[in-house]
Amino acid sequence: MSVTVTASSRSEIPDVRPEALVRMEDVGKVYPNGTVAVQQADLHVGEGEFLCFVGPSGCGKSTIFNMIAGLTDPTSGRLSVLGTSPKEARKRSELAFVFQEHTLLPWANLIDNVTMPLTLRGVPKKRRVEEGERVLELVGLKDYTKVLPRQLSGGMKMRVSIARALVSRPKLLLMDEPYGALDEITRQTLQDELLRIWQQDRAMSVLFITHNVFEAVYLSTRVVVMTPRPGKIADIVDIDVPFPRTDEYRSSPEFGNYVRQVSDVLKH
Ligand SMILES: Nc1ncnc2c1ncn2[C@@H]1O[C@H](COP(=O)(O)OP(=O)(O)OP(=O)(O)O)[C@@H](O)[C@H]1O
Repeated sequence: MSVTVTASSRSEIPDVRPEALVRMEDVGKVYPNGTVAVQQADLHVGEGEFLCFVGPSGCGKSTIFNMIAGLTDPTSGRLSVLGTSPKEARKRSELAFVFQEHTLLPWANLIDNVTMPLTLRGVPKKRRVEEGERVLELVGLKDYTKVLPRQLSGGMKMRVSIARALVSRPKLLLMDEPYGALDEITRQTLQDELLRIWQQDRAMSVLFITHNVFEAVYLSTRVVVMTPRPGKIADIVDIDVPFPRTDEYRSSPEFGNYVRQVSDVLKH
């Protein structure tokens, strides 16, 4: 694969359409050790979308997220995020990340944990407390402001991580297998909570990695299906089902058809 891309062409895209939050054109990533992690990825993400990424282990899902988050550079192609380079978008705090590991500060109570991004930006305390209470209420933890992370269950810790990501009011939320370690009931509850928050005004687009096809079909407006390494986008499946989604949808023939459609792409 040709990877002759200059540093400047990597991050600067003059003809960005304002409505495209992520614009990825022919993007590739070869790590310094020669591993070809991503090849020829084309993807446009619009406002208010919910995209799930599925694919076998090692197919480059996290690499795509890390490139969008400006944590690693593409080695070919063009990528813009929120109309600018990924690194610049990250600096503007319009992009937030949630990982499977909660990475909460063990010595800080919940309000201090969720407002840490604001503290680092020098936001005054009164405003921080207001914003912290807002996001803890959003995730159903408004009575837990003074509690320490060790007093919480796994599902509650994940809620706190989501609250911390929301505190900056991001336009783009990247979630890398956030619910992978949770039991099925907690997982479904958190799926519904996330959809409820996202649906409130759909001012934020969510990109969500999962190994679970059922989860992808339940949450998404579109499912991005990736092939094994070198990772390519094999297909993007539109999930043409209105929100809010319910348990009825989970047990409907329509849901089963979408699961089959995504699974078929994964198998080929
Ligand atoms: N920093 C790195 N240096 C070299 N190779 C890497 C690096 N990071 C990832 N890789 C390799 O790139 C490929 C894609 O990895 P990536 O983590 O993006 O896949 P993934 O689809 O997210 O996998 P998983 O579902 O297991 O998390 C893998 O072969 C991985 O070993």
